[in-house]
Amino acid sequence: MPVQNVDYTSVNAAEHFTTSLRETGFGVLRNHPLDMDLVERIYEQWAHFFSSDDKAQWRFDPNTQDGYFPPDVSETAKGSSQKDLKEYYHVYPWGKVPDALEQDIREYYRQADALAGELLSWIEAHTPEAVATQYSQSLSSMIDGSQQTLLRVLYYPPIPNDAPVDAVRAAAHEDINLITLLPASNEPGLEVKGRDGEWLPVPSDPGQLIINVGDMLQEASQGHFPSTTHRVVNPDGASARRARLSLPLFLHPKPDVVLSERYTADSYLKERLKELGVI
Ligand SMILES: O=C(O)CCC(=O)C(=O)O
Ligand SMILES: [Fe+2]
Repeated sequence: MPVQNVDYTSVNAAEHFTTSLRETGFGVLRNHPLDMDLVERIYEQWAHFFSSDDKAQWRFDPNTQDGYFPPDVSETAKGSSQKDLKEYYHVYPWGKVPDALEQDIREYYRQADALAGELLSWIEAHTPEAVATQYSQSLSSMIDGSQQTLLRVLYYPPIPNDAPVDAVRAAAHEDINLITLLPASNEPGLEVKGRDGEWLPVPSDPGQLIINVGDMLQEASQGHFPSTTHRVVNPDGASARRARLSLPLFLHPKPDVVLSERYTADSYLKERLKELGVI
């Protein structure tokens, strides 16, 4: 089954959306309530931020992980030998944000976090009973009031001339968190790995919202919902000279939330961040 494009307002939306997550790890929503003019404005504002020298003053704090991550410290995906061709800014509810950018980014955070709570209730309602009884608490309550949910403003610069041949915008990886909400980017490039191992572009017209399953939901659902490998490929031709922005919201449970017999949200996150080399 390909990634399903679901009308958020349709009567069967919750069921179709959850089936898509179960079968592909991804789902796409149209007619959702997020303000996409706000997202456009955020892309414009942050393109300026990433193009200015001020960004160096907002460098991330290694203990708290909020702030600006320059290209030379950005992630190396698990199993990859090259750093991704990206830089980014981590926004947390309690974290630092430049004054001029604060209002819009916090408003987007609020909207997307609220929608995520609803989508987690959809997922829970369509989880088979045998799996759902294993959830330690309702999925939406896992993130309710969480201070760990991370909004990442990603900036992929035009492909540098001296980029290593095997470096890509985002090497193949899985997300660590419960689910990720990702509004359509200003440029294509996102691909998802299908069950047969082939790479498929994620269909994403302007205004649509992409949702994917992360490792924590896979863990909590004992594999019922697959955390699917995805990547962002380098463009050819004229688009290689354009920057790409994206705005994933990574939904993280409160630290004490029990994911499974093996892990709490906190122990799981620490293990993964160590693998990524960022703590
Ligand atoms: O930029 C994108 O479209 C996806 C980014 C992503 O997968 C990530 O940051 O985990
Ligand atoms: Fe990702």
